[in-house]
Amino acid sequence: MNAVTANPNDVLLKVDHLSMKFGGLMAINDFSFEAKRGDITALIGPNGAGKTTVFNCITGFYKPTMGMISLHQKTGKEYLLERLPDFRITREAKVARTFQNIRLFSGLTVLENLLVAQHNKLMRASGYTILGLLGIGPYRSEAKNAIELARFWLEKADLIDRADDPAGDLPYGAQRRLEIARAMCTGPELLCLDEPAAGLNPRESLVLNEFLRSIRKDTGTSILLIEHDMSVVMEISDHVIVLEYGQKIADGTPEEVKNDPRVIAAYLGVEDEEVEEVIAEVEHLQEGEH
Ligand SMILES: Nc1ncnc2c1ncn2[C@@H]1O[C@H](COP(=O)(O)OP(=O)(O)OP(=O)(O)O)[C@@H](O)[C@H]1O
Repeated sequence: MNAVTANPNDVLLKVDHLSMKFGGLMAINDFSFEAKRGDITALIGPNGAGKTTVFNCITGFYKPTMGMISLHQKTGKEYLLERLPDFRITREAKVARTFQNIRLFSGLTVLENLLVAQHNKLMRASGYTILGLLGIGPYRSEAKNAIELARFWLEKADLIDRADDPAGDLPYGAQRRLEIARAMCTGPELLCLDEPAAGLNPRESLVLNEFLRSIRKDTGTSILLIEHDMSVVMEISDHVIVLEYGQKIADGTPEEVKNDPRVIAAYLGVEDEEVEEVIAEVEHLQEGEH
């Protein structure tokens, strides 16, 4: 197993000996990994391996049974996420997420969905008063900034032409990009995406890949994603971690992980003693392709 050890200054997220128990089920068992600042890190593994549970611990939906999750912001501030309520993880630690099932306001327009994401910022600018909302004080300029930011992300997500359409009318792939754009409007340091390519056709997957690459390149935002679509994982990730039955079985570059016998065995669901056989078969098939 190739552990990725980064310079401590480059580490954005550190998950240390994380365990999560549901009754008698150990869904996550002593799991540790690091995600580097500016990287796209993928968390993969067979169904039920514990990926979403890890996400839920990072984003505060679950409180882990054991372990530490620390987030180190660019400013040098450090947050222990397992101790924070979810709203503070979003607001202060600056972790944004999307879900396996799309959660947009489908009756609101595409633009409105991005403005709702900036609601907290706008309310603070209003001073929580009617006069503030009517444009006395910083609210007006903040509202203008919010629209500009929304337009910026609509352009990047290739949705600007649909700005005034109800979000529910968008094709599925476009709804996925809108969710990501909405998360980006909160200015996250870490963007957590739970199966962003689920249900996308190959063309939509390519557009998604481009969008995620441009987020990393243009904003430096770090991305942690759970994904089953290997064409997305292998194409865009800098670092891949593989979970099986709540435990880490591989950690490395996409290339390293792809050729790791334990990963091949986990995905094919074979017993340990059959792993060598599987690898020989995979190698044979690869030779045949060349
Ligand atoms: N709230 C919960 N209560 C009880 N068991 C749970 C809960 N959440 C998850 N589990 C169990 O924990 C294990 C890991 O589930 P999890 O959803 O994290 O896996 P996953 O890797 O995300 O799976 P998939 O790829 O199918 O989404 C499963 O056995 C699941 O049934």
